[in-house]
Amino acid sequence: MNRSQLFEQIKKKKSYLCVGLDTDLQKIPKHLLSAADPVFEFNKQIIDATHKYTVAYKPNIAFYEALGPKGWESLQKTLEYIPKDIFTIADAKRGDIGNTSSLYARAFFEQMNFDSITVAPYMGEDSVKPFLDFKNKWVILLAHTSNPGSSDFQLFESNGRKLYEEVIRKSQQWSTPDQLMYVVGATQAEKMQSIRALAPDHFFLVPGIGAQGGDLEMVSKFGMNDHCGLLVNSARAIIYASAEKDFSKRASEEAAKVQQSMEIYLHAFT
Ligand SMILES: O=c1ccn([C@@H]2O[C@H](COP(=O)(O)O)[C@@H](O)[C@H]2O)c(=O)[nH]1
Repeated sequence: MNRSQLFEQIKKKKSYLCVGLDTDLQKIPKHLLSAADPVFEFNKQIIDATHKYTVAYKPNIAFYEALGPKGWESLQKTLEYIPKDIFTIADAKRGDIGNTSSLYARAFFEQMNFDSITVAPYMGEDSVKPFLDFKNKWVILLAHTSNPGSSDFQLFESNGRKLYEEVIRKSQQWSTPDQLMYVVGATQAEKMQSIRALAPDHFFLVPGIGAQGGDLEMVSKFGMNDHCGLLVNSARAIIYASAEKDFSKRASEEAAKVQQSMEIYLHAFT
């Protein structure tokens, strides 16, 4: 999916919600555990319940690889079940020396056909480039993350620039806003305006609303650009809204609530 197709979906659905499919066998409703593939069964019902409010799904790969081969199978089935007009993100946070990165890229773009993957910038250009060699796919580079430890290294300052600012500045030499996005945590909302100034045209993947307490209004007010430019992720607050038989209905209600707020913030486009 290219940038204008993504923006069209945002306008059509009046939403820039990305639902995180962080499916944990310890948290899903007990009655699903007897299914042949409980992870897929849960994801299927969550997708059915939320897809009309959602422009992207982001399975965090850790939840699947922790289950071994069966987890990879559940992930593949989930990916195939996601409607084709919805953007898919492999939240894998990969990145290694070039020839290894190119195999990560093949795994997620060829074997699994994700639209995008999250990549750690720490090893530099040659670790990111192999992902960018896939022309119709996206790289989502970690810039300023949502977790408390994001201040340990990302705020390190040299030559008047913080490390995350340098990641955004330097990486713009490697690709364009048609193929590169940045992860900016919703918990960094007070910096959203200055981060947007560094990358006016790029999409930001913004995790951290819901369970992590990030502020959707602030993110939207200071993060939006002229083609929305935001994919705001929520996982636990939506998919685990209930652990009972009504889980998909409750997930649908939570996704609808977020979408309704987004519709207001998107008023300039609709
Ligand atoms: O900075 C980051 C980068 C990635 N994540 C991931 O997003 C989801 C958030 O889940 P919630 O349940 O909505 O908190 C999860 O997969 C994280 O690994 C992030 O939170 N922050």
